[in-house]
Amino acid sequence: MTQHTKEEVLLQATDVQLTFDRSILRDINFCIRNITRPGVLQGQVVTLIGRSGIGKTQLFKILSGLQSPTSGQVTINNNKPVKAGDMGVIFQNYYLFEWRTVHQSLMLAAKKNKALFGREKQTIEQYAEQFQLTGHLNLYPQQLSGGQRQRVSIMQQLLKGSNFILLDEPFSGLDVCMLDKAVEMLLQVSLSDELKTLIIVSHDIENSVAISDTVYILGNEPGKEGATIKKEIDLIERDLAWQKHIKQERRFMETIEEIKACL
Ligand SMILES: Nc1ncnc2c1ncn2[C@@H]1O[C@H](COP(=O)(O)OP(=O)(O)OP(=O)(O)O)[C@@H](O)[C@H]1O
Repeated sequence: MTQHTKEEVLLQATDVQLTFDRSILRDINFCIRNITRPGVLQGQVVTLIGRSGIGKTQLFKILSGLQSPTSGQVTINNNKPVKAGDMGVIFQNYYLFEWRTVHQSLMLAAKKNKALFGREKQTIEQYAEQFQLTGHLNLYPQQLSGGQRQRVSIMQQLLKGSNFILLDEPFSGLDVCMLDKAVEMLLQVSLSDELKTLIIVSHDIENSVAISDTVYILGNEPGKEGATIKKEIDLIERDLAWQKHIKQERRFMETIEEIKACL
C-alpha cells in the first residue's frame, strides 16, 4: 500500500436525511480527510456512485449547500455548515456566460480570489497553457467544443480559489479521446494542489474510479426506504489510487465488478 496518513477533516456529513413525499436519503454519514504522502502534496478525489434515481443529485446539492437536508448537516473547514457559494460547482452542461469571451469569464473568476491580486492575467495564462486553451482565450463559449468548455469551467473554479470542486457527470458527452484527456486533467488537478478536494457524481464508474481515492456507493438497504452509503471503498488501501494506467490492471477491473454488483 502507498505510504500515507489521513489528517484533518475537510468535510463531514452527519446524519443527513432528505425527505420529500417519501424518504430520499437517510443516515448519510461520511468524512473526507486530508491525505498526505511523503514528499507529495495533493488533494482528495471522492466519487459518489449509485443507480439512476437513487439520490445522487440530491446529495450533490446538499453537499454544495444548494439544498438544505431535512435534518442532519454538512460541515467544512473546522465545522462550519456548508452554504451555497462555498463550493465550486461544475454542472453537467458546463454552464458559461455565452456573451463573455473565455478570457473575460476567467478574469471575473480570478478577480474574486484575493490571493491572486495583481497576478490574475499571468495566472490565467499559466492555467490556459496547462489546460491547452492558450489559443482559445478570445473565443466565446459557443465557439468551443464540449471538452474545451469543461476545461474552462474547471479553470474558473480553480481561479476562484475554491478548495472543494463538485463535478456533476464530468465525463458525459465527451468522446473516447476527450474522455482520456478529462481523466488525465482531473488527475492533474488533484495532484497539483494539496488543498483541492474533488467530489464527483457520475454514472461512468471506470473513469471516475480511475481518478479517485475513495468511492461511496449510494444504495437502498432491504426493507428500508431512502438511500444511504451502502459501501465505502478506500482505493488507497487497495493500492488503486494515484496511478495513471490503473484502468488496464486486473485488480482495478475486479473492483469495478464489485461496485457494479453492489448497485
Ligand atoms: N422536488 C422533488 N420532489 C419529490 N421527489 C423528488 C424531487 N426531486 C427529486 N425527487 C426524487 O428523488 C429521487 C432522487 O433523485 P436524484 O435526481 O437525486 O437521482 P439521481 O441518482 O441523481 O438520478 P440520475 O442518475 O438518473 O440523475 C428520485 O426518485 C426523484 O424522483
